[in-house]
Amino acid sequence: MTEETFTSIPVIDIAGLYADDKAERQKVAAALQHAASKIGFFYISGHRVAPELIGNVREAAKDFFAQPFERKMERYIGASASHKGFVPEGEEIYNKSRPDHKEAFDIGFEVPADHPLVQSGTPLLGPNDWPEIPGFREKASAYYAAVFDLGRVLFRGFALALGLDENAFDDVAQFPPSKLRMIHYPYDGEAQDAPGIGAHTDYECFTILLADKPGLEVLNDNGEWIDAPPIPGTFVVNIGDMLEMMTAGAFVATAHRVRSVKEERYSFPLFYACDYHHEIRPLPAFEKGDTEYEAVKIGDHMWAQAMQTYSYLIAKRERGEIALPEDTRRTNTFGHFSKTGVTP
Ligand SMILES: O=C(O)CCC(=O)C(=O)O
Ligand SMILES: [Fe+2]
Repeated sequence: MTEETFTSIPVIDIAGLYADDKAERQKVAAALQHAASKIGFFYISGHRVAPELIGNVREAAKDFFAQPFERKMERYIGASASHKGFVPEGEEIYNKSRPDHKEAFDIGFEVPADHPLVQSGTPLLGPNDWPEIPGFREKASAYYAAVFDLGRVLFRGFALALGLDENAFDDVAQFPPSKLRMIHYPYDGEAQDAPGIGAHTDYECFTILLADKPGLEVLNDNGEWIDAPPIPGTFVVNIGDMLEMMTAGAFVATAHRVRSVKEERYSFPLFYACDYHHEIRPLPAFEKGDTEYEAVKIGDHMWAQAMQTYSYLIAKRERGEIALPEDTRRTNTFGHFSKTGVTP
């Protein structure tokens, strides 16, 4: 007999999170709690990100990817000091035999070069090296700021959902290694077999995603892939490894992938993290007293996962220039993978 599992992804109206009345906020929190623990994925409507910002970020991405390859490579992530910039097709490897068919531009939370965290060489942190495209920086930064603010609102909702003080997470993300990725899946009439992006869980607390075409698929407990096409006016939110860790598995970092699509597709995930040195461990209410979820600094987890998936970082490890932090988890050890028997 198969367990009861989800076959569709719910839409949660989060307008109540902005209400003065705590009962309204609590109602949304209850819906978040249900979706985060049963599914790990949901759409949100009723957010306050202006449509204009969304139009602008789409424009900025189109402008960037329309450039010649050599131009894009001037911002190659492998040449950046803090793991940001252009990610060409084939750079990221989730599954050795099936490389992803996509290119990306990775933008970080802007941390000035003279900030102590950057000065001390914290991985993943630093200023962005913006492309010289008129308006790009302004459009991308405005979208980043608005969606990051939405992340702060959602994190308050999650705090309530976890039975904590609403403001429990307010101070944990001052200069986080949170990325906004602009991902471009090029038009490809041929490719039937290449994944757009291989199956994985996200490494951070949660992700806020905007996509313009279908293709995203979410793994349920029966090992079935459930479609999560875009719904106008909404974002897709999914639980990442670190919220699964905080709840010792009560919230699930659900695995997902992007199937190969003929259509050109753009997507913009913002990965909401805490500050690099913030230690994540099961919250007292969820502690089970076993070793399944061992405390980890969120930044170390993110950096270690990147080191196992980016070709340029794998090459640096092979050359002995960098090494995995101690007690690194292998990729894909969170989420439903183990339950379903599905391999990434
Ligand atoms: O493109 C998408 O819809 C999903 C992208 C994704 O899962 C990721 O970048 O982690
Ligand atoms: Fe993802």
